Amino acid sequence: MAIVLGPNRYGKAETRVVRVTRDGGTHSITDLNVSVALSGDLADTHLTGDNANVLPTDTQKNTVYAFAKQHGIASPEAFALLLARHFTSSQETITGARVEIEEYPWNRLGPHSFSRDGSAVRTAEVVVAEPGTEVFGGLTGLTLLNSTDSEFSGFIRDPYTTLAETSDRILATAVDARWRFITPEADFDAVFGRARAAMIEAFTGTYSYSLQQTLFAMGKAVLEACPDLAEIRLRLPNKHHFVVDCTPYGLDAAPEVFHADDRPYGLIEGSVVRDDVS
Ligand SMILES: O=c1[nH]c(=O)c2[nH]c(=O)[nH]c2[nH]1
Repeated sequence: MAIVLGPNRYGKAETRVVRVTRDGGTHSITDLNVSVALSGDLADTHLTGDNANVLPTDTQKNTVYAFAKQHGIASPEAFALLLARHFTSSQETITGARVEIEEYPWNRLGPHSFSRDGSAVRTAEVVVAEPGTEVFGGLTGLTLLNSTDSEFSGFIRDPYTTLAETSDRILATAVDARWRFITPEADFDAVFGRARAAMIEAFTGTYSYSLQQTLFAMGKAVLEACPDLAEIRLRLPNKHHFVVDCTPYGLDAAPEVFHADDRPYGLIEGSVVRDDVS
């Protein structure tokens, strides 16, 4: 029996970079959290401590800042592509790169003033590896709620089932979505806008008999709106809202007050794919 080194990668995680672009007195900002992970001919550093093949994580962080300055940030996907291609093409020992980016949204208050937007965080991931380059876009934390048009009934009842069937409930979730581009060439910003709008429209427009049904409707709407996408993966926490019984206080039973429960929560996950794309 031999003990050997398995798959490995290394990089600088969570470099926070804020890029200011000045157009006269009007400024724009892009606020990113960039994580780089590189792989390649890295056995020596693990087995003997010989670092001749290692591009320091400190250099990776500096490259993020330098590229933000030199090239600007067209979109999180484009910036991730730029970095991943740079690391794999400039260093012989580095053959794979994964760059993950979160973009935090800001709202404009004035020519050079902004307020942090609490809504969804945009995400991007680029993987450059032997078989080719893959680009993923997405978002996380898009919190949506329908106060009606949601039912849940007809489910399995076993000896442990206590859940009552309901023909009218609150349906709420915080969307975590990740979509895969068919090729690395696309209008990433346009796809982001269309995908986000399609998810919101499908969530609000679907009369829902389960969050699973809503998940499929949302994924299908995104693929219909975005021909550049091969696949979308969705993670939808079911943010339960339980009716508070106010009758002990001498009040009527109409369901108007809810307890927004924190945990546990149902977690509905699924992907929706185009069946003619690999
Ligand atoms: O939309 C739902 N799907 C479920 O699978 C489920 N399970 C549950 O308890 N409530 C719900 N709601």
